[in-house]
Amino acid sequence: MSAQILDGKAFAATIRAKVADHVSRLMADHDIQPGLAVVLVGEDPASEVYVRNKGIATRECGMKSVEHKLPAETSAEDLYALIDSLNADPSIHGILVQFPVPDHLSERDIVARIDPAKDVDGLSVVNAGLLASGQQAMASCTPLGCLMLLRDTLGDLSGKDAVIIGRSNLVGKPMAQLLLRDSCTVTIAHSRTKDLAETVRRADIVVAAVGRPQMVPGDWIKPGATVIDVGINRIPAPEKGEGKTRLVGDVDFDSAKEVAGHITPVPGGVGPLTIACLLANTVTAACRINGLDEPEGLTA
Ligand SMILES: Nc1nc(=O)c2c([nH]1)NC[C@@H]1CN(c3ccc(C(=O)N[C@@H](CCC(=O)O)C(=O)O)cc3)C=[N+]21
Ligand SMILES: [Mg+2]
Repeated sequence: MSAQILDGKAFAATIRAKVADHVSRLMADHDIQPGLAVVLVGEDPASEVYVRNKGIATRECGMKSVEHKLPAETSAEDLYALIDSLNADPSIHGILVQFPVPDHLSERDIVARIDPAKDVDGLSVVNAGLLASGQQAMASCTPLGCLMLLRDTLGDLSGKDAVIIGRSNLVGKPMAQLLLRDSCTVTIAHSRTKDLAETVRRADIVVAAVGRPQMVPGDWIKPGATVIDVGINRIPAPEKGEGKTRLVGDVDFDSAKEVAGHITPVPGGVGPLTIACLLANTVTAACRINGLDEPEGLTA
């Protein structure tokens, strides 16, 4: 038996189509064009690719896209001044500062500077707290995309055993909160979990978000389980030629797909959903900031 491969690229396109639809209605009915600002500090080639792709996707949905590229030696004061001006700019509804930032800057302090209403990464303590207490929050893009895909694939998630591997603020913790909201029985496993293999074997839903290439082998997967691979790891691929690399997830795809019921590939799985949900969160922010109804189908 071989798993059904979940096509994140195709599902992301359906989310982006909904986003574009909401954007055109916001423009026609309220003269509001949602705007997303992405801030990049320093010159990391991988980050520059993401930022460019985000800009293209944002414009394709009819939204305003602004990119700020700052030199690596930018001071905290100068970065905060930019964030303050974006917070105050009525044409901007979402602000994302691309991580990682250079060592002399604090990611925690940067996130704290962003208006929680415009925190489309859902990283602020305000949004984390709202999510954890079951209130209307901005949920991190990757977990939101995973939740939408899980609902689309499995329907009602109620009562399912979900095991999340990884406890990051960006993915593991908000993923747990979202699945709990949908009445899953949630376990967050991590590097100190005593018997990770046995823990994962209980799961109807596995979300792997640790950032360690291919660490989850197929024999940890319960037959028929749904496997969501959040990892995006670049590893050497000498078979493609000297110095070449390829992308792999945190799951050993080849062995896991023989056991799982459904599985996301890398690339083409969770990555495209993350970008689509960033756009969804920006539309949601634009609606909330302007006191309008939530966009249907784009929130948790
Ligand atoms: N504040 C902040 N928020 C983020 O959400 C954030 C960030 N910083 N820093 C960097 C990481 C990385 N990230 C990705 C999103 C989409 C793909 C994606 O679409 N990947 C494609 C493959 C792209 C390729 O081929 O390289 C895929 O998985 O199919 C990858 C990586 C968001 N991040
Ligand atoms: Mg991702």
